[in-house]
Amino acid sequence: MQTIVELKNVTKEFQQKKAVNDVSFSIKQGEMVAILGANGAGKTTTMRMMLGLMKPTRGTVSLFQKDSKHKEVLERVGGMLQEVSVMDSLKVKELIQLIQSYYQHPLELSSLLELTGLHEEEWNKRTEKLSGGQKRRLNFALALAGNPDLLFLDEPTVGMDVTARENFWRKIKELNKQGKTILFTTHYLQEADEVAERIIMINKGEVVGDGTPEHLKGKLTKPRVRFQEKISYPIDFYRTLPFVAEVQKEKETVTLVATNADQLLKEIFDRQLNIHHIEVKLGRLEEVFSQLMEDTKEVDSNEHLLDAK
Ligand SMILES: Nc1ncnc2c1ncn2[C@@H]1O[C@H](COP(=O)(O)OP(=O)(O)OP(=O)(O)O)[C@@H](O)[C@H]1O
Repeated sequence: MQTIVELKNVTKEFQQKKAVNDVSFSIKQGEMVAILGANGAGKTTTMRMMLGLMKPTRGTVSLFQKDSKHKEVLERVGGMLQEVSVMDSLKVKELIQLIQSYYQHPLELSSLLELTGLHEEEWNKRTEKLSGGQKRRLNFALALAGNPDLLFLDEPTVGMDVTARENFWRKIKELNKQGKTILFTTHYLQEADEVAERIIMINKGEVVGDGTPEHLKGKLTKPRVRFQEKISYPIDFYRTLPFVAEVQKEKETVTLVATNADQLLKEIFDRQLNIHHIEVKLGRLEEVFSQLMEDTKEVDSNEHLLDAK
C-alpha cells in the first residue's frame, strides 16, 4: 500500500517550548490511526502541521508525496479541527454547497446528510443559530464535503454523548472500509483501543509507542492467566509458582499476572491443578500508557538533574 502521510524528524517550537520534538512516522493508504496523548502532549500541533496550517520549525511533512498545500493534495484531504468555527450569515445548506463547489468530485448532499446525521430541518438554519452539537455535525459535513481520501479528525468526539459517539464511529468505520485513510487524535484510551487499528502514542511532544493495540499491550504489559478453582488452593501456593508476578483471588476466580503466560500454563498443566475455564488475556492499554509516561518522566528528571549541575 502507498504511503500517503510522512513526517520526518518534525519539531515545532513555540518561543522556548518544544510542543513537538523530532517526530517521524508514516501512514499507508487505508489505515485507521489514533494519535493518543494526554492534554498538551502535542497532538493538535502535529495535526495542524500535517494539514499545512502550521509550519514545522524543523523537519518535513508530506501528504501523497507532496507538500500539504499542493492543489492536488487539498483536493484529497478533509480536516475537522477541535475549535468549532463556521462562517456566520450563511445557511447550513449554502455553506456546504459553497465548500462542495471547491472540489471536483464532491460528496452528494444526501450522502452527507446520511453520514453526518444533520437533519433536514437544520439545512435552512443560519449557522450562527446552531447548537454546539449541530455545529460539530456541520463541521464534520464540511470535512467530508469534498469526498476526501484522507481524513484528519482532531478530538472529534469530545462533548458527544455515548450514542452520538457510537454513531459517529460507525460512520467513520464505514468510510474506512471504503478505503479512506483516517487519522484522529484522542485522549480517550478506550476509544483508541476500540476504534483504531494502529495507535501512535505521544507524550510531551515525542512518539513513545507505535503499533496495533494488541502489539502495544502484548509488548508492554504482562498477560493474565485466569481460571476457576474446582478446589481451593491457598493464595501463597500461587505466589510460589514460577512465572507469576502477582496473584488476585476472588472466591473461586483466580487471576495470575504472568511474566510468561506460555510457561506458566505449562507449569499449571504439569502440576495437574484442579481448575477449569482457563483464559489468557493481554494486559490493559491503561498500563501501557502509564508505563510509557513513567519512562518519559524518568528521562525528564534525569534531564533536570543534568540542568542543575
Ligand atoms: N500557538 C501556540 N503558542 C504557544 N504554545 C502553544 C501553541 N500551541 C500549542 N502550544 C503548546 O504546545 C503544547 C502542545 O499543545 P497541543 O495543543 O498540540 O497539545 P494537545 O495534545 O493537542 O492537547 P489537548 O488534548 O489539550 O488539545 C502545549 O504545551 C501548548 O500549550
